[in-house]
Amino acid sequence: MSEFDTASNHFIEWLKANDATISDSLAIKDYRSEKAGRGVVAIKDIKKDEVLFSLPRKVLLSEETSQLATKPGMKDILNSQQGWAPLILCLMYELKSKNSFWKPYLDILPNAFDTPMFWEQKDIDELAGTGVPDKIGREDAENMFKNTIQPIIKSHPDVFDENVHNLNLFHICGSLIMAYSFHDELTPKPSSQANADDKTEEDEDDEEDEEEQEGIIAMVPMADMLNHRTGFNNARLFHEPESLQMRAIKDIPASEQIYNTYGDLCNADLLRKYGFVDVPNEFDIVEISGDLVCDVSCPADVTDEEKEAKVTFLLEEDVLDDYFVIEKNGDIPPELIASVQVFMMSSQEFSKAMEKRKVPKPKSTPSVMDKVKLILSKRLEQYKTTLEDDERMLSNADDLSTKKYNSIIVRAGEKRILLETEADGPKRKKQRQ
Ligand SMILES: C[S@@+](CC[C@H](N)C(=O)[O-])C[C@H]1O[C@@H](n2cnc3c(N)ncnc32)[C@H](O)[C@@H]1O
Repeated sequence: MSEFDTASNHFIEWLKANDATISDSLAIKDYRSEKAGRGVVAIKDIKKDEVLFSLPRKVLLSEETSQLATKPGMKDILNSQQGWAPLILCLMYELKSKNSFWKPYLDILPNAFDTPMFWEQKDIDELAGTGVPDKIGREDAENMFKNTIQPIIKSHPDVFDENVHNLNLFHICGSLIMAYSFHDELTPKPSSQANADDKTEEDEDDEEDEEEQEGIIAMVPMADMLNHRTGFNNARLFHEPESLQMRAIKDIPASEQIYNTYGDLCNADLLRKYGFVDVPNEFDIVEISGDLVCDVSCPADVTDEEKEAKVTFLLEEDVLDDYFVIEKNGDIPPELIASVQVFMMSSQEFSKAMEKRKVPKPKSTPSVMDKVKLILSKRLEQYKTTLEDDERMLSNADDLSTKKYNSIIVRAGEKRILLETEADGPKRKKQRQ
């Protein structure tokens, strides 16, 4: 048996020894030939609603279960941290602990990743024009290490070794949390109450931005062995009071791969968070920056003050955004149209709108739609290649590195949306009532 299969078997034995139940209708399978690592396959026909596996919470790795929390002073430190910081610290600790309870699980996790976070600049440049380069966040991550994680590590030499628990290990743990962790709604977050009084307005704003506030982030062994394929989701994790259960949401014939969903993600997000892309991907989108909308729509002779006033007005009225999103159906968001209308206003028209504090109803007049078309064509110019260039390269996909192939798929997907929207004439999306 290969080392790979031995490690998988050892992991399954560990789960069963710790009260997890795993259906004999599935198995872990080697999908490395498809560049997808391990995955889970049905080895017998599975019926919709069948429980595929059930996990007691003690096998989850989190700030609640990690041995790190039992070390002197550590519980308070973990409770005082927000976001990913507690789980990063726990994962860094457990990965380097020789007798970690989770060793059979940690042994099958990757320590190298295909996400752009680890790419060289020349490869990231292939993604120019897509939303990915601005969202990689390497600098923010390294600031988090420098300002939050490293000081804790340095001040606890009894628990951490700063040469071992270093930036490289931090990046590995960050990537694992990004691609493997789950949000367990039913485990209360211990810090939320403790810190309620210390919250700044900024913290509260951040929390409002995050969708999921209840519960904690945890590594969930086995649930995270399932791969994702857009449109092929056939299983889902259910958070029950006593356990976490993966259940089939469809009948799954023997030999079919069992897929969880990582969300309705466009290829840019799949690549950034998980290091792969899906073809086709019905959730592809293209983002149009608010700055571009402003630059294209404002009259040439507008003063900087008036431009600034229009931006502030639109932001205060919740119309302008950092990015507007165009989905595959090519609908133009009504907020984008209203923003164009305000940017196009004369000084007098804008003064009136300000006085009434009223954003105009989005109207797709010919002059507004001309501006929208111009915005789309300027957006297309942000890519270094044309769609024809991309398609030519993709026709020789075997000669391409995975990074290059994934980059072309992301940018070509965005360009197709822009070109089809332009060609069909931008359609206005119906405003939600
Ligand atoms: C939650 S893990 C799934 C288990 C993983 N395959 C493993 O071997 O550990 C998520 C990672 O699996 C891989 N993955 C998931 N779905 C994939 C797909 N359709 N194609 C390629 N890789 C995939 C990516 O590397 C992703 O970051």
